[in-house]
Amino acid sequence: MSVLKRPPNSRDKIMPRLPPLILSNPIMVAKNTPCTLHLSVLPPELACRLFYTMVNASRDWKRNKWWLFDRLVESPHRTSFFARRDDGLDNDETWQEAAQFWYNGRMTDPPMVFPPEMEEACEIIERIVNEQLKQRRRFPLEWSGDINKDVAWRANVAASNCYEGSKESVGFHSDQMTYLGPCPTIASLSLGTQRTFSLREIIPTDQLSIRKARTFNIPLQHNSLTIMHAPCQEEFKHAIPPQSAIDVYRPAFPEHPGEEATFNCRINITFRFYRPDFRPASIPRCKCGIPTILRADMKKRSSNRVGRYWWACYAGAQNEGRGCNYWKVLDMKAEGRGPCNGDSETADS
Ligand SMILES: O=C(O)CCC(=O)C(=O)O
Ligand SMILES: [Fe+2]
Repeated sequence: MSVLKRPPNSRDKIMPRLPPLILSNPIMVAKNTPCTLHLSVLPPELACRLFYTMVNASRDWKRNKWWLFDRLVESPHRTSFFARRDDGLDNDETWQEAAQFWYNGRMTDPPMVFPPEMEEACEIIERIVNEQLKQRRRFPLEWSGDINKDVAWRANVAASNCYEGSKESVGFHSDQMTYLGPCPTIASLSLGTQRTFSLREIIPTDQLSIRKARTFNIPLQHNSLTIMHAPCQEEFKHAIPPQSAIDVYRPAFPEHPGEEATFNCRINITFRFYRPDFRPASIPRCKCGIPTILRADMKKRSSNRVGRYWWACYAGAQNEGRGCNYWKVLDMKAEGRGPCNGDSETADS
């Protein structure tokens, strides 16, 4: 009697992961990922000055906390949120809600204003980002309207992270798009000790049998800028993994004359553009009565473009893991959002 074999299901066909690949220079990064890497972006003295400002401020930064099922978890690094007042969203309440949601909905102090060194750095970084955007393919749901018509992207908020020693980290995630909208551009500045930035593509379900996922590891030097271009948040997850060891960082410009200090921490500043058409007042609320979060469907992106983004209840992260399972597809037109790059196109995006 012949033994009937179980027909293979899609799980059986999942291809094994490829070994990780180190992307050691900007050319390799651009070739393999939707990111660009820019080395030595700030004048060296400004990079050191900004590093000191942020290291000193980071003593007051908090670890992010959220509920994961029935467990309260804490981020293995400290974080903070900054608003660039007078450029972007309208009032203090708006900023407060935006900051609160950076901390998974927990009440926070009002966001800090960009310190002068961050403002100086931000102006340089905005120029680099806009130069890049001019050379890149733009996506239909990217925001197209701006007060200043020559500028496609501006940073009106920044989130900063401090990783002390080799073990502090952030796990694989994609950034929430609640206030950034679809296809965001995020500019991430690295200061201090070198750490590895890992990127891993999420293979769409219908391609699992033909394509393998690979993790790309990008060493991030002091004073380098990684731009996560569209559609990085839709197609890749990123992380700063713990390491067994790190090299100490010795700034070229001492904070105090005659002092030769060394540091074992990395400061990261992610400059972000909170879109005017995704302002807090426009974010749908779930049955729990709190703002939902915008997520992308990373698994079904190639086959079915309808329902690619959805609003989801986020109460579970704050409310001892209890949410209402609210779920609603993002409908840019019905929700009155835009203008977007693809508004004149008739095809669904
Ligand atoms: O530290 C980094 O480079 C990444 C930080 C990050 O992913 C985030 O803040 O969302
Ligand atoms: Fe992130």
